[in-house]
Order: sequence, then C-alpha cells, then structure tokens
Amino acid sequence: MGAGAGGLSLRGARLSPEERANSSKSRAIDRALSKDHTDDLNRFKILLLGTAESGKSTIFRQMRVLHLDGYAKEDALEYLSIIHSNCMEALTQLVEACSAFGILHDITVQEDVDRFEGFKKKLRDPEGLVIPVVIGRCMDRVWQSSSMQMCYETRRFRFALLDSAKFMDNIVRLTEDNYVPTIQDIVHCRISTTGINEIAFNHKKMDFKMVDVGGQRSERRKWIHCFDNVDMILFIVSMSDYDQLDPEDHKYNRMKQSYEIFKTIVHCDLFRHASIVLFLNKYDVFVEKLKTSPLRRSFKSYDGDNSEESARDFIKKLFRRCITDRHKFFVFETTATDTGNIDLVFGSAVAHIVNENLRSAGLHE
Ligand SMILES: Nc1nc2c(ncn2[C@@H]2O[C@H](COP(=O)(O)OP(=O)(O)OP(=O)(O)O)[C@@H](O)[C@H]2O)c(=O)[nH]1
Ligand SMILES: [Mg+2]
Repeated sequence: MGAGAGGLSLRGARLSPEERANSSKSRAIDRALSKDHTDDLNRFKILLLGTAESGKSTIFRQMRVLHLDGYAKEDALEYLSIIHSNCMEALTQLVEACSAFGILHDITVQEDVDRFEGFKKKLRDPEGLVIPVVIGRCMDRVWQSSSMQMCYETRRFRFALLDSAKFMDNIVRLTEDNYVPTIQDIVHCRISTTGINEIAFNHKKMDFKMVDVGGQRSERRKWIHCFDNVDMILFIVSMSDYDQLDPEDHKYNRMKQSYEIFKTIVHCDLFRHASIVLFLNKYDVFVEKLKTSPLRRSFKSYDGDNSEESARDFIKKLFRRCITDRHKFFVFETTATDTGNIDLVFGSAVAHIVNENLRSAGLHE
C-alpha cells in the first residue's frame, strides 16, 4: 500500500522551525562569523548522518532540551501547525488503511470520517494549518472507534504510518484553544529537514557544535558541505527499517540502504581521524515489530531465532564489519524520543571518546 496522504503535502514542503531560525539569524551570524571562526575551530564538531526519518533531528532537538534553554513559548508555537499536520496525515493514512484492508466502520464513525475528509478538501493553507476544536473531537472519535483501533493494533506495521501517529491519543488536547506544544510533543513531531542546521552547546566543560542535515536522497548531496573538521560522526540507523522498502526507491530495503551509506561514510578519507558513533535508533519500535515481523524474512543470511538480542546482534555485527582499525567506534541502542535515554547515551559516547583520545595521547591507562 502506498504512503499517500490523500493529496496533502503537509510535511517536507516547508522550512522547519530550526531552518527558519537559522535563516533569520544568518545575517547576524555572518557579522559575528569572523570572530567566531576561531572559536568554532575549537569546538568538538559532531555531524549527524543517516537516512530520512532515522531520527537525526529528534536527537538534535534533544540536545537543545538537554544542553541549551529548551523551547520558550513562542518557539514551541512554531511547531503547532506541524503537529496538526502530522495528525491530519496520520489519520489519513489510517483511514486509507481501513479501506484497503476492507475494515468497515459503524455508521456514526463513517459520518465522522466523511466530516474529516470534507474538512481536508476545504483546506487552503496547509502551511498555517490549525485544526478547529470540533474537527479535533471528530478525529478523536474516529481514532477511538473499535474499527480504527483494530486496524492500528493488528496491522500498523503493514502500511506506511507516521511515527508520530501516536499524537492521535492526544488529539483533543492538541486541538484545544490555547494549546502550546510541550517538549514531548516537539520531539515526537515529524518534519523532514531540507537544509543544514547547527547548534553550539557546552557539556561537561567541553564546547560542541552539532550539525543536522536531511537524509532524503536530494538532501544527501548537501552533506559534503559539512565534511570539514569533523571530530565525530553520529550515524543514526532506524532499527525499525529492517523490513521496510526505501520509500524513494522501492527496489531497495531501507536498512540495507542505510548500511551502504554508512559504509561509504566510514571509508571516506576525510573521516580517517573522526570517531564513529552508531545509534541503533527506534529501538522501542524494533522490539515491538519483531513480534510480528521476523528478521529472516528481510535478511536471508540471518539464521538466528527471532529474539531481540539475536536480531540486534546480527544488525550490530553487520554495521561493525564496515569499521576499520583506524576508527574509534562505539555503538548504542537508542530511543531518540526518550530524553533520559539520549542524555545517558550521549554522555556515555562522549566520555568513551574523551577516554580513547587521552589513551591515544598516552595520558590515560
Ligand atoms: N518511536 C520512536 N520514534 C522516533 C524515534 N526517533 C525518532 N522518532 C520519530 O521519527 C520521526 C522522524 O524523526 P526525524 O528526527 O525527523 O528524522 P530525521 O532523520 O531528522 O529525518 P530527515 O530530516 O528526513 O533526514 C519523528 O516523528 C520522530 O519523533 C525513536 O527512537 N522511537
Ligand atoms: Mg531531520
């Protein structure tokens, strides 16, 4: 089944709040640049790489939450219409799935589906989308219906569905008047990155610069502009991709694509001195998915059982094989939407690298 969102082009076609902030600040940044250039070179540069939807920007946002000042009310409000767009897209995908699977709704639920579709047709400005309270309630009734819940519970991994579809659990809160997105809402929302975003922060007395790029095919061409002076590649692979086809090229498995990109990056001579950190992300979804979708179905060479440990180790080994002796390499299982998990793992990755660097310099046992 296609990933179609019923003609809505609600994500990807516009600037994310990160990009808007970047471009409005760019003139001021230009002026300060000559002074900052030296400071910049002293910062530990982390480049986030990985395929689309692997979770790079989610980690980027977590850094802002953990190591900067988070999101003030006006910054949080920049995410409101994206969150509403995610809800529209998710419910559209769910309604389409019900009809593709031949799941029928009760008459009252069908009336609400029709009301939702009617609202969508009349939408003029997806950019500034705000779902009215009454439509939010109507969407909630569709989401809570037994037909929709059955479709979600039993088939959600069999059709394209936004990771942020769980917003539907909170659709009434999200569409209330005066709603302001919470940190949790912001890290769960989905908008594809179409530029290069940077933040600078301090952690454990070290200065960092983190660079976030887009993972879609057209965006990967821009990666090369960020390849100078990289201290650490933070490569994000989505563990839930193991049984997915690449949405941009259905010939390829999405995780195998990610593996090929990882291999190319690791072998790139520009990164011969960089540390490589691999996040096996969306681990929460991976564990859920394994219950119904065996790894062997997508990876014929896998001969283990369908336990989480065995499947995870196979994927870990696959990626590790790309690493050569010259690299410092660390791998972690992550759930990027979990702030506590990212705090722990990021801290640990940095500590490992610092220790390794001290050891290489003969300053550590
Ligand atoms: N359940 C779950 N969702 C996640 C996790 N990591 C990211 N997501 C969600 O996955 C979606 C995509 O994440 P992004 O951070 O936008 O992905 P990206 O790599 O920046 O994608 P591009 O910008 O297109 O390259 C978002 O809705 C996230 O909230 C995770 O570990 N678990
Ligand atoms: Mg992104």
